Amino acid sequence: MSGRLGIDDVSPVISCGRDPAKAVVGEHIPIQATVWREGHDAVAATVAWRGPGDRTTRQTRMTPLGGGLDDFAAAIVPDAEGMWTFRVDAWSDPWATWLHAVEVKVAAGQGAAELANDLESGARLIDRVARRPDRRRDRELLVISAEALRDSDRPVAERIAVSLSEPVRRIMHQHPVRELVTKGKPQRIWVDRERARFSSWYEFFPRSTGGVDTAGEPVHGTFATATRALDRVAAMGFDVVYLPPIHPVGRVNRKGRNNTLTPGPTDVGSPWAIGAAEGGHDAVHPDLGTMEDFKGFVARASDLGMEVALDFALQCAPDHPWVAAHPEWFTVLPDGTIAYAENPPKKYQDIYPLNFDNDPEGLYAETLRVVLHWVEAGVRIFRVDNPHTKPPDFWNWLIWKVKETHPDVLFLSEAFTRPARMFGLAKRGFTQYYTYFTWRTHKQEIIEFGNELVAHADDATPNLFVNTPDILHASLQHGGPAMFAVRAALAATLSPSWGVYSGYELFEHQAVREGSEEYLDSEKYELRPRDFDAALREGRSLEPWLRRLNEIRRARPALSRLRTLRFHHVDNDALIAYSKTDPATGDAVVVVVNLDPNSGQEGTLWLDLPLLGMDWTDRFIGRDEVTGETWDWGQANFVRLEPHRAVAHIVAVERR
Ligand SMILES: O=P(O)(O)O[C@H]1O[C@H](CO)[C@@H](O[C@H]2O[C@H](CO)[C@@H](O)[C@H](O)[C@H]2O)[C@H](O)[C@H]1O
Repeated sequence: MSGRLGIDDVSPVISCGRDPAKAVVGEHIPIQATVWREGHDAVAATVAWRGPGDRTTRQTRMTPLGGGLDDFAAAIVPDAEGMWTFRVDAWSDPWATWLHAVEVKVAAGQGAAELANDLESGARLIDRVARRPDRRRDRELLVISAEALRDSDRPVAERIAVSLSEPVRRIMHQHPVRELVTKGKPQRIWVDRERARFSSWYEFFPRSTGGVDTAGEPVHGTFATATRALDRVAAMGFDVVYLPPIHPVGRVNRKGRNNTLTPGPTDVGSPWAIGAAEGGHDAVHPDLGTMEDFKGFVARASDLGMEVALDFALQCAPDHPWVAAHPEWFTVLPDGTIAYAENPPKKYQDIYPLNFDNDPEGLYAETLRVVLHWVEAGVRIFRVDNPHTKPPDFWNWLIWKVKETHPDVLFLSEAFTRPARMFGLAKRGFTQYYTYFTWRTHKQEIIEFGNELVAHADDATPNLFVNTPDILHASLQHGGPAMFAVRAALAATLSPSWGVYSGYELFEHQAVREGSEEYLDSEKYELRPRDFDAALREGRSLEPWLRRLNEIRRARPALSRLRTLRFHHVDNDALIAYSKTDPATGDAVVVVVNLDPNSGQEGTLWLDLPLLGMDWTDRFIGRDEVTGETWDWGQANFVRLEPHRAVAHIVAVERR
């Protein structure tokens, strides 16, 4: 059965309802549907929705979007974490049908005789509402209205006047007579805590925080030295500290500096080569300290208002304990060896990939145990390495299994891969996903990229990292310090979640070789102590800009939103402009970024004012959160950005 009335194209619905859509507490989630019926009678629609603890269903009437179409929309705002359900119900709206008929017939000059049935029908509809026990307050007015419709001694205009009045229309709209109610299919929305959407990540290697010895040689850092590094990170306004794997590093096939296969005796190896005699995924590297030290690190981060995100890299160094204990978890080649992992053209000779098909039960149980082990240690966020090299149904199982008992655990997918996999993993359960941001540098590319993020807002939250230990984009290698500021401004304002890998604030830009995105002397293979304080003192640091960006993000609720990102026209391709609004607070922000790090650029910014909740002719005060300047702005505005002064305007819209 397809239902008495038509309900089509409901959104958000992910993969035909197989996976829940995603949102966060307090987010305005747009619900849309096409609702229709035969003939000329009016239809209406309601969203029936309920949260995990609700005993009753909430009802939100949908608004027709007009334009001669049959599309309806409403926003629902979940107020608790967990699985929510919603349904679009369609119904025939006899009151709207009646209003339209009467207005049209009266306008056409029809008199009391022709309108007799209409007037009585209207009175009966009003009676039905007036009789409801919960309408006692409105009863007197409704009775007067119905009596007038039936009063054949009065002219038609007088008989319908009360019924067409604003108060009666309002009552009849808010407490409608619903006929032919057709219930839609229930759909699911998983609602996370707010950090799932709004987060500022800082990635650093704890082992690089040990400083140098008297001979200037790097000293292996510990959780104690890493804990001391947290104040600086917190001062920059980050709220998630992401650590690459902290487990014992394999010795077999260990990699040397600059990704060489000939390590020296003191080389520390890649932390993603997990596992050695000291333990595997549930152990901490002895040089970093103990589990208690790690918990102390997590506690200090929490005191500073930050959460720790741990890397979850499902792969093993050849000397990982799993390799001997569970050979069935690996793919053995005909010659008896195990093939190392690859992400072509990258070769990971120091790790074995896992095979999820030989003993799914055993491997699934062990991976779940490992995740819960870290959850017990206070970790609530996991950055998952290379998830696209593991089966999607595994992630779907693991993520929702963890959320059964720990709904606040969040997962970031590091799937720099084809869109089907990137978004497919997001749909299967990942909270956040890494994006193509680093490779989108030109205006049109960024616009298309931004629109794509919005289109996938129901799948998961994009996390725009400006760099990673694997990705030093050419624009940063050659763009100079201003380019670092530009890219940070874009990442911090385009998406509600963004990330920075340590060293960015020092403008580290040397690639291992021309044409490569790998850092020279990459921290993936060696200790990289950095003197952030000296750089700050000497004015060689981007820290003040990163701090300011995070401050502005916190001050402007619009920047915590994703769905409302919209681009505006600037008549200069070096300037890009976009806005965001927050439906909850009414906050609106306009961002203009100069993509050219080398020269001042100017142009006319044409604002689509209705997108900002204004009329085309309205004017407003624009207060630049970057410079503190204020301007009288309207639809067309002159903008000029000098990179040495400011690479971006982040303009708070203050309505007059
Ligand atoms: O393959 P991706 O580009 O998604 O990169 C991620 O996974 C890699 C494998 O875990 C990881 O690579 C690093 O660790 C490997 C194992 O020790 C090592 O062989 C690689 O040389 C090293 O880059 C990468 O860092 C991670 O982001």
